[in-house]
Amino acid sequence: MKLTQLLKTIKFYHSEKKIDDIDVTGIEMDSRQVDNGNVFVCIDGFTVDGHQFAKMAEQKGACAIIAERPLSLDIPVIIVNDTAKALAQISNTFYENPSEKFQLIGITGTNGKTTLTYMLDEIFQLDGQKTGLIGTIQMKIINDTYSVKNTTPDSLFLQKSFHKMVNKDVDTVMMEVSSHALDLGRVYGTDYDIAVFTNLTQDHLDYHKNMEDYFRAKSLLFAQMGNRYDQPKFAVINIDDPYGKRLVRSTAYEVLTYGIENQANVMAKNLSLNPNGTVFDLSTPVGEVHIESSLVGEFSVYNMLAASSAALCANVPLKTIQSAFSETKGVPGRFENVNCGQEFGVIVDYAHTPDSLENVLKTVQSLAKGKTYVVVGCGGDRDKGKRPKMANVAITHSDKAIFTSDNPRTEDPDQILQDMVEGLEATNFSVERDRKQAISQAIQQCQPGDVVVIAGKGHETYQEIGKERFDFDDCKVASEMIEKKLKGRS
Ligand SMILES: CC(=O)N[C@H]1[C@@H](OP(=O)(O)OP(=O)(O)OC[C@H]2O[C@@H](n3ccc(=O)[nH]c3=O)[C@H](O)[C@@H]2O)O[C@H](CO)[C@@H](O)[C@@H]1O[C@H](C)C(=O)N[C@@H](C)C(=O)N[C@H](CCC(=O)O)C(=O)O
Ligand SMILES: Nc1ncnc2c1ncn2[C@@H]1O[C@H](COP(=O)(O)OP(=O)(O)OP(=O)(O)O)[C@@H](O)[C@H]1O
Ligand SMILES: N[C@H](CCC[C@H](N)C(=O)O)C(=O)O
Ligand SMILES: [Mg+2]
Repeated sequence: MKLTQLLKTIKFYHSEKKIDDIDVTGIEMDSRQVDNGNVFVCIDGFTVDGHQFAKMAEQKGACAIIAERPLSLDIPVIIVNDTAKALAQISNTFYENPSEKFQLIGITGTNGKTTLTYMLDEIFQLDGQKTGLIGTIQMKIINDTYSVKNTTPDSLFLQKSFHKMVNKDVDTVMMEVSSHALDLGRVYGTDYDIAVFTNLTQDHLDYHKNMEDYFRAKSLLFAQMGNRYDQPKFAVINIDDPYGKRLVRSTAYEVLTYGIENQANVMAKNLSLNPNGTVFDLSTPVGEVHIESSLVGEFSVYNMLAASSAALCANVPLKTIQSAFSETKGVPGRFENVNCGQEFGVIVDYAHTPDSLENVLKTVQSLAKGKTYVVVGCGGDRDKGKRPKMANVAITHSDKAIFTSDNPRTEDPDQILQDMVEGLEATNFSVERDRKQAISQAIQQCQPGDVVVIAGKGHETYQEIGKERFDFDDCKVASEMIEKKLKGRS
């Protein structure tokens, strides 16, 4: 592709050197990956400023540089206002606007995004479609899986992956859209057919200055769903959430609301929440079906309502949705039961916000015959405001909490624990910095009928201490401790 063609969607740019007739072989944002004929885009990051690597990119054969300021190089330097936005624009152009070639569902909100992508994947597969999925746990193209660094990748990786999906004839893609991604322009120019809002509660206030700013970032998805208008675009919104109510009034697209408490287009009626699952009548604008699912808790009903709404916007028959919910396999690390034949329950769950922890613990308390224990910590280098709140939720909604380390990252684990317990009034907790020990202590205390929730890390298979990642898998550690306890008894 010619460089001038690549720049066709950017109106205001400037280059001192002539750029006609330059052929582009690819785009790079990491100088270490540059190949002959690539355009290198300088991104001023949180750790380093990509402009300082322009020279390296030139030495590695870059044909041009896109930058926010003049650089003294032999190859053309194209100056734009915002290189992150330019990266998204040229990636879209280079990969021929791939998101316009399949049905794309974007999911945003504090909790439930990963769960919803998995639910939708099951629904669309049952509908006979070829699917793609992008999110926290992995990227998937039909049956091939790929590991990911971010929940929502940078625009270059995203458009390249979409292009791969087009080449594999994928019909529908579900992706999580994080607030960071929206704020940093990672999804700029992407064409969504359906956007889903799950809920908004406290998280990521280390990055966003306050809840209003966090909401502003989330709401960007409902303001910029893309350019292709030959099909209607839908905003699927949880109307029981106060921020959802506001979003309904600020999106330009056709709205489909869902809820349990407030009148909505898609609702759960005659709801019954049981220890073995959930039963309700799914009421929709195209009819009603009876749902029986093994998923537990009211939050799971919200997720099923959101998934049903999105699937209905995509014309999936109600019968298919009903079957998908009755056969669901669940999501790794989301309310995952660890069962080694013991007489007490052990649940591994990714709850790492006050709201998700409260939902999970309330659900467990309503189902457990005996006591509820929780093992939980808070991540380092993340929103510190969550710490006392999560600790308070833990002691309020359990019989006993054991506070331990999550991923301390570059913070002092003892200081994180101190931040959690400071100001707690109740005393039904203990502190054990070593996560393995904490899990062991909780399991040792269990009597038949009790339930332990191991919260915060879900599917993660590592623990990040300092800048290093050590193998750690809550499910495996829990199984090991249960086996030990069972052996000790026999
Ligand atoms: C704070 C943040 O979002 N950081 C993201 C950002 O990294 P950064 O700004 O630190 O990048 P940097 O290291 O300063 O590099 C700047 C530029 O220099 C380039 N560079 C760097 C070194 C070099 O030798 N040569 C070179 O060209 C880099 O390629 C880059 O283009 O850009 C990277 C590439 O896109 C991201 O992977 C990285 O996410 C990090 C890993 C991260 O932890 N992000 C979190 C906060 C995040 O985004 N989370 C959300 C939500 C999660 C959820 O709730 O589910 C997510 O979507 O993942
Ligand atoms: N609809 C919901 N409302 C509140 N809590 C939920 C909901 N769905 C799931 N949860 C809780 O939130 C946790 C995280 O769920 P999930 O991974 O689906 O969310 P996410 O939005 O993808 O999170 P992240 O931003 O970390 O990627 C679950 O383990 C569960 O405890
Ligand atoms: N996507 C979230 C995941 C948090 C998971 C939790 N285990 C932690 O490390 O805090 C984040 O990066 O903030
Ligand atoms: Mg997720």
